[in-house]
Amino acid sequence: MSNMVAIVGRPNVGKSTFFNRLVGTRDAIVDEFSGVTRDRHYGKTEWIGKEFSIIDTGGYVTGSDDVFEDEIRKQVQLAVEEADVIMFVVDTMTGITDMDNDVANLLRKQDRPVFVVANKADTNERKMDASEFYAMGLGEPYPISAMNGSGTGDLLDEVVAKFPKPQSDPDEEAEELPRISVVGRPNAGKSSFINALTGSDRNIVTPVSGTTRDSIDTHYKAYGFDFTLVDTAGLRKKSKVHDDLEFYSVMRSIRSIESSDVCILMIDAEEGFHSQDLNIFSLIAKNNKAVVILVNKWDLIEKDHQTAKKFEKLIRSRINPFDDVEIIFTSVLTKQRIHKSLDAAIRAYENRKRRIKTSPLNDYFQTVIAKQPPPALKGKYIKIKYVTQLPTKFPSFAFFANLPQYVKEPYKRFLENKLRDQFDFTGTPVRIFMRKK
Ligand SMILES: Nc1nc2c(ncn2[C@@H]2O[C@H](COP(=O)(O)OP(=O)(O)OP(=O)(O)O)[C@@H](O)[C@H]2O)c(=O)[nH]1
Ligand SMILES: Nc1nc2c(ncn2[C@@H]2O[C@H](COP(=O)(O)OP(=O)(O)OP(=O)(O)O)[C@@H](O)[C@H]2O)c(=O)[nH]1
Repeated sequence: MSNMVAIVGRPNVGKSTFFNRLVGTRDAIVDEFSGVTRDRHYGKTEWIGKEFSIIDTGGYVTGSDDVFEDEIRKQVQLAVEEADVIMFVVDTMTGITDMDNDVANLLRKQDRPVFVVANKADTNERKMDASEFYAMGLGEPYPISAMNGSGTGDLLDEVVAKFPKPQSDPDEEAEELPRISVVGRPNAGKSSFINALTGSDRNIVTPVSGTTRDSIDTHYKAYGFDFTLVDTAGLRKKSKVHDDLEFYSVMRSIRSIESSDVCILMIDAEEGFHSQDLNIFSLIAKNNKAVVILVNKWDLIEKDHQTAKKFEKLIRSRINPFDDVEIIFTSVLTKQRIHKSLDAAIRAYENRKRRIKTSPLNDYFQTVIAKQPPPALKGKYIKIKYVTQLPTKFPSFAFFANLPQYVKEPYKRFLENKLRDQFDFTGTPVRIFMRKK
């Protein structure tokens, strides 16, 4: 169950400063994970024990001034469709502008909770000025300073109170079926793939009303597998808003990714591997979800015996360092390798749940580390004493050492690779932590 908060507002009001304040500390921790790059517009944070995602819609607007307003309007609409709570940032230094009013008009026409965040209220005087924004008809403004952080705590208290209550279904949880989502850029073949899996109604076991707003999760038996398909309503329904925006796919994908255990990432073979495919892949990795890559529409590609190999190599070089992932060439049209795709997804799911006992883990790493110990730093020898798997939902391992802060990224990656050599973690992110002992 994920909660999503979208930050909207016209340019220069301080959205990205605010975003950074909200995710800053948490992201610093995330950055320490191997191979995870920081995303400027998407982050996770928590407040009084409630975790949520934050999307800064601002960064996605590009282009000349005349397309600006139109773009912002689109983004506000999408934010409204996808997010649980909207934070509408305005600027107490400038007061209400026409563009603020435009955004306010859009926000008044819908029923998602909206918080008016009156930013740059660094001084008492500007805090008073914030009340001006009451006139927009979206409730009491919250004066804050994204720069120094004042006012953000009170705001977040109210924001997290608006999250929908999780509707957990104990039976469903007890069954622990793999939760699969199908993600990818527009037109990659996601709906066709889902239809191929679920086309005939007799495959449906029970429709379970979703844990996330709008999502219908359905329990299927298909191709000999038993799984829950996470279908965020948006996946089927075409939005009124054009889907040429990167932001659109990102919002859609985040919802699906966060509510699943394993993601089937579909690539259009004719289009090649785009930067946007990589973005979606990174979102999956960042959320520590398992993944299988399908290169779809393979029927349309003119090929020889090298074509698939070359394609695969290219993808692996792009998704590096997390490249221990199955890549399958499919044609949904001719139903080629659909069974294999599901099979790989279930395997990735199992690998994500894999637990390695402490003793085989240490037996193995004793030898590995003795052969290639971490390089000494500033004349100090680093001694790794033991390793244990942490009780997280995805594989993470703590290595205990005398000087954990001296173990650098390349050595952590070496440990991860060794882990993957010995145990099967294909398709799942693995995190390595160094701890003091
Ligand atoms: N005084 C003051 N300035 C702020 C505050 N928050 C942001 N700013 C400044 O306002 C300017 C715009 O901030 P950004 O965070 O880039 O604004 P944005 O809304 O993300 O802008 P776009 O990316 O263009 O949409 C920067 O110069 C910030 O330093 C604040 O709380 N107080
Ligand atoms: N030749 C060929 N065409 C395919 C294949 N898979 C899907 N298509 C076609 O590609 C087009 C897009 O397929 P969709 O399933 O709608 O793609 P989608 O990813 O759900 O698209 P959005 O709803 O825009 O996100 C349709 O015309 C499909 O018939 C395939 O394996 N081979």
